[in-house]
Amino acid sequence: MTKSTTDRPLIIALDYPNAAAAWTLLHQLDPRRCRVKIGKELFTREGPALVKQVIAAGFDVFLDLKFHDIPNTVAAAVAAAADLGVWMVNVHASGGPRMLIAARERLATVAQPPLLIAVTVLTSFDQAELAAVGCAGETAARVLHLARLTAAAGLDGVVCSPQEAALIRADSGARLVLVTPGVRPLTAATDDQQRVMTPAAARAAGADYLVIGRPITAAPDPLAALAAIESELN
Ligand SMILES: O=C(O)c1cc(=O)[nH]c(=O)n1[C@@H]1O[C@H](COP(=O)(O)O)[C@@H](O)[C@H]1O
Repeated sequence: MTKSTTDRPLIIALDYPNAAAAWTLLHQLDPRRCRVKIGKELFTREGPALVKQVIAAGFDVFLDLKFHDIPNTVAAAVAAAADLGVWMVNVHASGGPRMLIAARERLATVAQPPLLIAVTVLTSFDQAELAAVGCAGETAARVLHLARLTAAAGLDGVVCSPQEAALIRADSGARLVLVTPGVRPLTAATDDQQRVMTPAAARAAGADYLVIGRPITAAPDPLAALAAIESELN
């Protein structure tokens, strides 16, 4: 196993219903200590204006819209994300090689491309749900297959569960950036996540970035919850 030494490994998921709620937390965060993620709910409510404002406040923004469509559409969408100035953007690896390559090639034409990351198997999936959507075989094997597809298409990294981080690291070395949601301190509820690990275990398994939402955002004292996670990692 390779323990990653990425600086600022924490990405806080701003899964809030509106900008005001997100800013309540953002005003208390130090962009030198963490990065943030804007996903479907907040983006759909507040749009690109909020993304630009959060970047202007000094934060690296992971725009998590998990694009999955025909190659031309996804290539145009990641280019639009790049125009916003985001630090990271994601697509679904199951969109296939042509979609992945089209996205990567389009970003190669922009001045400051974000990291382009592909989601393997959502961390909310367990073996039974994967079978329900017609994917036979072990979850880890499918994650590894999609990680290899992503690497072959020349993307920067993958989103996976921390439970698969060591497997992908062993297979791809330092080639892929590993972004892991499904991170839960021992005392936190797992919510709808199925394939989880603690922050320290995720880092020890080789995760570069830990995406953490509700263990911080739904905590009675979000800053105390963040500080506890930081101290677990240091
Ligand atoms: O791409 C993602 O960020 C993502 C992929 C995945 O497989 N699982 C997953 O939970 N996520 C996102 O990571 C965040 C996890 O949030 P919490 O479960 O609250 O920590 C959510 O914003 C999800 O949309």
